[in-house]
Amino acid sequence: MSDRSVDHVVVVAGAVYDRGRLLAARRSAPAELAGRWELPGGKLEPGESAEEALVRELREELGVETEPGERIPGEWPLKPGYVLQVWTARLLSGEPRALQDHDELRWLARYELDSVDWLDQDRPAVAEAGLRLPAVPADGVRG
Ligand SMILES: Nc1nc2c([nH]c(=O)n2[C@H]2C[C@H](O)[C@@H](COP(=O)(O)OP(=O)(O)OP(=O)(O)O)O2)c(=O)[nH]1
Repeated sequence: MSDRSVDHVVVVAGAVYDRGRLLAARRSAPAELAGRWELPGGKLEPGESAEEALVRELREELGVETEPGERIPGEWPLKPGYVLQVWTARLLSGEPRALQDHDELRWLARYELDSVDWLDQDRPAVAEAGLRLPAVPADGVRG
C-alpha cells in the first residue's frame, strides 16, 4: 500500500497554458473553498486514467478541449483522504468559461501568479506549474 493513489481519492488538476500564461479558476462552492483560486480539475472516476479524467473535467467545467502533456512531479495532500496531482494541458479548442464549480477565470503570467488568493493546499503545485512559464508572456504585454 505504498502507492498513495490506492487508498486516497486522486484529484487531477490541469496546469492549462496558453500564450505564456497559466489558467486560474475561482471556486464558487463549497462554502469553505468559495472565493479561493485553484487549478481546474476534479476527482478521478473508477476505471479512468488521470489524463482521461483531466480531459473530461476540463470539458465539463470550462467547455474546452485539451491535450494533456506531462505530469508535474509531486503529489499534494488536500483534505484528509484526498491528494492532488497536476498535469500540464494545452488548449486545443474553445475559450474557457466558468461553467461549473467556478465563477471567475484568469490567465496569469509568471509575474502575476501571486495576484490571486490560491487555496493554501494548491500553492506548492502552483509554484511548480509557474516554473514552466516564461518570465515574460508570449505577447510581451505586462501589467
Ligand atoms: N479541482 C480541484 N479541486 C481541488 C483543488 N484543490 C483542492 O483542495 N481541491 C478540492 C476541492 C474538492 O474538495 C476536491 C475536488 O473536487 P471537485 O468538486 O473539483 O471534483 P469533481 O468535479 O470530481 O466533484 P463532484 O462535483 O463530481 O463531486 O478537491 C484543485 O486545485 N483543483
